[in-house]
Amino acid sequence: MSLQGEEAVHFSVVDAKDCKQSAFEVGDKTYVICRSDDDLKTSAVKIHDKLTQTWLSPTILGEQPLLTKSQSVIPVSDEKILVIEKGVPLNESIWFLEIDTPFVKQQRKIKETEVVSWSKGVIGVGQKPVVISGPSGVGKGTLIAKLMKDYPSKFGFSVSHTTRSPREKEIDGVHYHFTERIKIEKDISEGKFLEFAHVHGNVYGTSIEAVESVTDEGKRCILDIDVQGARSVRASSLEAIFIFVCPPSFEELEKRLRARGTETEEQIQKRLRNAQAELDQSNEPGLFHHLLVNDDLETCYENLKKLLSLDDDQEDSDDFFNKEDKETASYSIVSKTDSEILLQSETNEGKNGAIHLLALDLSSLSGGAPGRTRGLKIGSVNSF
Ligand SMILES: Nc1nc2c(ncn2[C@@H]2O[C@H](COP(=O)(O)OP(=O)(O)O)[C@@H](O)[C@H]2O)c(=O)[nH]1
Ligand SMILES: Nc1ncnc2c1ncn2[C@@H]1O[C@H](COP(=O)(O)OP(=O)(O)O)[C@@H](O)[C@H]1O
Repeated sequence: MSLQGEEAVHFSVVDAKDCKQSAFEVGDKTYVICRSDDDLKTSAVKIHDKLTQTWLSPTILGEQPLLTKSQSVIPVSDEKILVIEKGVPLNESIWFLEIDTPFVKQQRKIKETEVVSWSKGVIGVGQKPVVISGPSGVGKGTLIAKLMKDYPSKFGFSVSHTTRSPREKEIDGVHYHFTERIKIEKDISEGKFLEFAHVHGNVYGTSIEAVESVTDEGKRCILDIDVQGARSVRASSLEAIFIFVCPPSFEELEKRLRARGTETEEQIQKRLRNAQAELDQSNEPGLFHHLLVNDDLETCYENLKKLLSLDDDQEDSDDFFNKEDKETASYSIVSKTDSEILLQSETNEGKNGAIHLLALDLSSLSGGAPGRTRGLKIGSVNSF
């Protein structure tokens, strides 16, 4: 079989005194992933700039791979490097080290230092998350609760973090992760949040983990966030459906807020002031895909269900991992074309001693740090 396209980069796994490392070059820089022998789980990334002949220790963002004894590495573009960890199930083994993606560029600006970020590769695309916004008291929580009750295996709720105090019936970790301002601000600065906003005097935010843990379970993620949050998600790498829920009238909104009985008069006044600003933004071009009026609850719920099933998202049809065993595997990168990487199994067990080749199709990647890189397609090439 002939190998097409670029040659695979020859990286080396060097047994240095106290670390193993893989080195690879992109442009004028050499990136070195270094692991300590004492603590395999800890990775460090060092960057050597050939022009200035200096070594940099970048800030490493994102969930880090469970580093194993060795890995196979190849740059897939100027923006990211594919890392295949060996000795773990294949679906745990695919990672991207982002070195110059839009997220990394943005974080580099914010932090005024060199930044790289890990992003886990996920087979298939999953279904787009659903962002639901609307003024306080319009009925977002009521609609979402109905959806979750009727379709518990289809939808999962993104549990936000907030600095506001829990209401009487709210459970920590279920309705919100109730947290301290200092803690959430630290996590935000470490890049752990997809978005955050100051709403009604408190900080609210969606952690990357809140969304990804739902998607990893194979469920469609529902986010209940304010308009500022929706705007941030719109600008992020997360592709979602954006729905704004409107009240039939301002008077009815006020009535519902008061009838709920969870806020003081001062808090109600603040929420009503913010409601007007949120309603004003709901028609902004390019922000929300759908507006739903919540007049009669059942009618609104039926319309919401219609919207979600009318959405032309495809179910994740890639059932490769249902066919393949999920046992530990060690794959090496053997070649790369513009959109495809060939992987060769180093462990022949279970495959009748044959060399097993897999094609990893990178042509429709989506997302990426600070979440997961989705859209990987994988299939057997042949065994010989
Ligand atoms: N940006 C953002 N807004 C959130 C988040 N979680 C909740 N919110 C919004 O914060 C606002 C206040 O929520 P909450 O205190 O539960 O009050 P409620 O809307 O009156 O039930 C609502 O508009 C929510 O949509 C989040 O993670 N990010
Ligand atoms: N269509 C509706 N008609 C009348 N009351 C409603 C309707 N939808 C929700 N409510 C009530 O309005 C109040 C606010 O709803 P909630 O779901 O808490 O709003 P949000 O999450 O948008 O702040 C609740 O007491 C809820 O039972």
